[in-house]
Order: sequence, then structure tokens, then C-alpha cells
Amino acid sequence: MALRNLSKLKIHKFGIRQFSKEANLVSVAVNDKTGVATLNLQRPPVNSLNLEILSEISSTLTDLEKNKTRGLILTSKNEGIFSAGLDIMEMYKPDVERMKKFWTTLQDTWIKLYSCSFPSVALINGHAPAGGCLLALSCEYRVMFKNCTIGLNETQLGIVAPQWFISSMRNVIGQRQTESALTQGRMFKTEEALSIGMIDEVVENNEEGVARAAAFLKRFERIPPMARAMTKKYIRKETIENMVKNREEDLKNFVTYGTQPAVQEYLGAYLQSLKKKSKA
Ligand SMILES: CC/C=C\C/C=C\CCC/C=C/CC(=O)SCCNC(=O)CCNC(=O)[C@H](O)C(C)(C)COP(=O)(O)OP(=O)(O)OC[C@H]1O[C@@H](n2cnc3c(N)ncnc32)[C@H](O)[C@@H]1OP(=O)(O)O
Repeated sequence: MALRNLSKLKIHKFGIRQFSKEANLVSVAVNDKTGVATLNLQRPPVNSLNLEILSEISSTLTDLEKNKTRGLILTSKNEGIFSAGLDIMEMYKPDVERMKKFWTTLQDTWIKLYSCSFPSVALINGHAPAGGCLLALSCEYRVMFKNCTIGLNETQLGIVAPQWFISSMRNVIGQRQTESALTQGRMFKTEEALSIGMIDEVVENNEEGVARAAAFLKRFERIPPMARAMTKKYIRKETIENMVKNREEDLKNFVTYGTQPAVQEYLGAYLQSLKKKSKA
């Protein structure tokens, strides 16, 4: 097992090789036998998505695409939390230039994950609110631990999920369920998420989760990759094109709306409530 930069990735025959980016906010293990890459989020304590981890996820996805990976398992090193979603500190009392870079990097990450040519599975081994849920919804299949929660809870924070967050959910669970879930900012327990089709399977532990994720990816073993990738591209085309066409406006909305005093107040109060909870 060697630790190197993923951009130097070469496929050898057997075994699993680990790669970490310089800052180590993500690590990647490639199974040489199957060509499947496991991308671990590892930003303690809760894998909240700040500019730096998003940059690493984004560049890793570029590397995986270049290296013709056969499949992706997206998961967390921090069992119990898949990802706490966007780092609220990127939005609270922001430096506007950084805020713009942050949002642009989130857009890039979503485009790459949503449109990747290889099959993707989220192994949701912990809670997945908001941006964490978005990452999971962008994959093609979702396997989730028991006793966790998932959902787009933005309205509870006094903020609004952008159109492409909404489309990502609508494409999985449909219009009616999405409207109901998002207007309430509802977080679903694992069994509830399964019952509405937000996730595909429930697992007891990591071993079972990895096995179920691998079983999903194995379904494509005999499907010509090009035919598979083109089909996925056609199915997701409209959602991606809408986002790309509107990304400048989306960035503008994020900055304009996000810096309003009322929104800042909501975010500040929410941060306080999180901190109080962790001190109780
Ligand atoms: C602003 C612009 C508005 C509009 C413009 C248009 C569009 C904008 C759309 C913006 C979209 C945003 C999507 C998001 O992702 S927002 C983030 C939503 N995330 C959450 O609500 C999750 C909050 N966290 C939790 O529920 C729990 O932390 C969690 C269940 C994940 C884990 O619980 P646990 O008990 O294990 O840990 P905690 O003690 O709660 O947390 C540990 C420390 O981590 C801090 N923390 C938690 N989550 C975040 C976060 N998302 N960002 C930053 N920091 C976070 C928490 O405060 C604790 O810190 P300390 O007290 O230890 O300092």
C-alpha cells in the first residue's frame, strides 16, 4: 500500500492501494482487481464541506475520470457522520471573495459527481444533512446505516435549497415527496428514507455496506462502459444543463441572499444552537 498523490495513479493488477491528497481531507483507496475507487471524506469532526475539502473532492473526481475508474464508493472515514453538509462558517460573516470561490467549487464538485461516467454509490455510514444529502443524491445508488438521518433541511436554517439541490432530490424521489420534504426541511430516519426511495438499501455495518456497494457496481461488469456512460449522460443531461446555464446567476443569488442581515441572523442562531448542543 503506497501513499501518493492520486494524479500519479497507475493501475496494477491486485491489491488495494491508498492515495491521499496533500492536505488529507479525503483519501482514496483503489481496488486494483475491480478498478473500484473508495473516496473517504475525512475532515473531523463532522466532514463539514468547506472550500478545501470541496477542492479535494473535485480534483479527485477529475483524477478518477482521467484514470478510467470502474466505479466509485463515496463514504466517510468518520463512522456516524457521512457529512454535516456545507460548513456553515463559509456562509456566516463571510469574506465575499472566499464565499464566491467556495460556491463555485461546490458547483464544480456537483457537476463532476452528478455527471461522472463511472457508476457511483454513496455508502452513507452516518448522518447526511443538507450538502451531505446532496452528495449522496448525486450518486446512482445509496446504501445507508441504520439509525441515521438524511435530508435537505435548509428551510429549517432559514435558507433556501438552490434549484439544482432540489432537482437532485426530485430525480430520486419525485416531485410530491420532494415538495413535502423540502418545504418542511425534513430529515428522514434511515427506514423512512428507504420507504420513500431516497436510499436503496439498509446495512448493519461497514463490512456489509462495502459488500452491498460492490454488488451494485458489479451489475455493470458486463455492460459496455461507453453505452452505460452515454445512457447516464442522456438521463441526467437536462438537470446538468439547467445548472450550468444558470450557474452565474446561482452564484449571484448565493452571495446576495446569503449576505442579507436576516439570513446571517438565522445562520448565527443555528450555529449557536449547534454549539450549545455539543457543550450540553
Ligand atoms: C447563506 C446563503 C443562503 C441562501 C442562498 C442560496 C442558497 C444557499 C443554499 C445553502 C445551502 C446549504 C446547505 C447546507 O449544507 S447548510 C449545512 C446544514 N447542515 C446541518 O444543518 C447539520 C448541522 N449539524 C448537525 O446536525 C450535527 O452536527 C450532526 C448530526 C452532523 C453531527 O452531530 P454530532 O452530535 O456528532 O456533532 P455536533 O456536536 O453537533 O458537532 C460537532 C461540531 O461540529 C460543528 N458543526 C456541525 N455541523 C456543522 C456545519 N454544517 N458547519 C459547521 N460546523 C458544524 C458543531 O457546531 C460542533 O462544533 P463545536 O461545538 O465542537 O465547536
